[in-house]
Amino acid sequence: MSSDSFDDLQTNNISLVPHVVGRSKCIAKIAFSAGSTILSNSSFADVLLPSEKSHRCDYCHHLSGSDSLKRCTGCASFYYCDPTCQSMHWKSGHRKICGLYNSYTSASSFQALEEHKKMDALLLSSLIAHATLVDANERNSDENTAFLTFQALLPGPMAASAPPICPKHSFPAEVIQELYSRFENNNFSIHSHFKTYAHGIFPIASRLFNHSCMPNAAVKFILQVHKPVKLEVVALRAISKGDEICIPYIDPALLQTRTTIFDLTYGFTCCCPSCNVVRAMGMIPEPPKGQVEFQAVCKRLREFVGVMRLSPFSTGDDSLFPRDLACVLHESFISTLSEHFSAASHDGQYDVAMESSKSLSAFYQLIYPPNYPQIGLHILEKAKTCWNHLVRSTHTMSIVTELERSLVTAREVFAVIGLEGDPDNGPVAEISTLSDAKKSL
Ligand SMILES: C[S@@+](CC[C@H](N)C(=O)[O-])C[C@H]1O[C@@H](n2cnc3c(N)ncnc32)[C@H](O)[C@@H]1O
Repeated sequence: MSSDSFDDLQTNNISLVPHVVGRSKCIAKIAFSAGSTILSNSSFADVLLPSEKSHRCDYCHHLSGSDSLKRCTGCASFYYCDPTCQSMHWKSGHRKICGLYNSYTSASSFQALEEHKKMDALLLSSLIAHATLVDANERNSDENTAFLTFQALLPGPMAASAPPICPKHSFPAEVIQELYSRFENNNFSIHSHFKTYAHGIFPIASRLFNHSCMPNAAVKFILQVHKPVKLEVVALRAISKGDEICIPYIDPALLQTRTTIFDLTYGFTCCCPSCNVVRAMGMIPEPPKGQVEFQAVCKRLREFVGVMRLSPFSTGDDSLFPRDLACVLHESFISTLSEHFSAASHDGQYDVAMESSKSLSAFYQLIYPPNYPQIGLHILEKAKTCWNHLVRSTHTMSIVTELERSLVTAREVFAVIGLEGDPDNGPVAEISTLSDAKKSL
């Protein structure tokens, strides 16, 4: 029942070629400049996190007050901007779910599931509801390609059994199980302003892009009223013709646990330059517990990153990474540093927060590729700390300069990845607000 044609996935700009262990990889057929959109792919099926339900339209994900969204008159459990979104959702599968949804979600078989498994169950239900429309010959050819591509994806290494699903369907149980076996290692967290609000299935993107912890591309999501959410793959830096295009499957900052996640959830061993360096470090020592010693490590990290020309995590050359900094790769280092930063910002100790912030920036510069969104998000936090420092505490030219520099750098990062998700209150809007406020200093 599945088909896997490379030809369907070829475009003028990218192609699939065999990969030694990961079946295939996506190669650039042309040069891409930083910020170029490499692929744009509409969602095949998606489901909002429970916390977002009734705040977003279930079809286009537009964020709205529950007062302004209209409830489905059938199940009263789905919310829409207006009749257009309701009708589109109905046609894309809700009609297969609507009448059964409330008894399905209140059944003990559903209620007994863990939260993440409930999300899987709802997403699998949405996938099957959409897919059953093929029988009625109602799916267009793009959707047909997307569904066939999903069936031809590599299964994950774990054989968890499929949860109960909502719609009535004619798929044999083994097909449902096969579809579910693609969930863990192929589905996407959908985010707005880089914060997850839904899960979704984007088969073509799944089929094309392998993972790297030092990726040259990243995923963002575009929301448009009356349309399903769109996934875009954006070049984070210039990509040459012939280069493999990779995205991050998980946050590369999970320096220690990521190997286990790749192994258990995705079934591969990552051989990216960043993993080569981490592996070469062997057993990662814990960072020192004492304040003075911890601060000394932070200072040493800032000095190293300040003079490094290219991160060893980009080149994979572990000989360039000082062994006495190995403890910064311990996951407790970044969590401790983030806690220091948040606590100091919260307590109004802005000079202390600024120091932690500079160390965090150095860490991100080391482990993330240039223009990675988390770098921009942190630099924006740093700019906010500078602002608070200026208006509530000390007003010095050096802080004004740091604020200006942070705003310029954050703007540069988001100029590459571009806007994502909800139109309001995102990082780019916050940068503009701070830039305007700065003029009043
Ligand atoms: C989303 S799919 C990517 C497309 C996949 N290459 C294919 O041919 O269908 C994820 C699967 O691809 C393989 N994969 C992804 N990144 C890899 C990497 N860096 N090294 C080896 N295998 C990888 C793993 O089998 C993983 O479970």
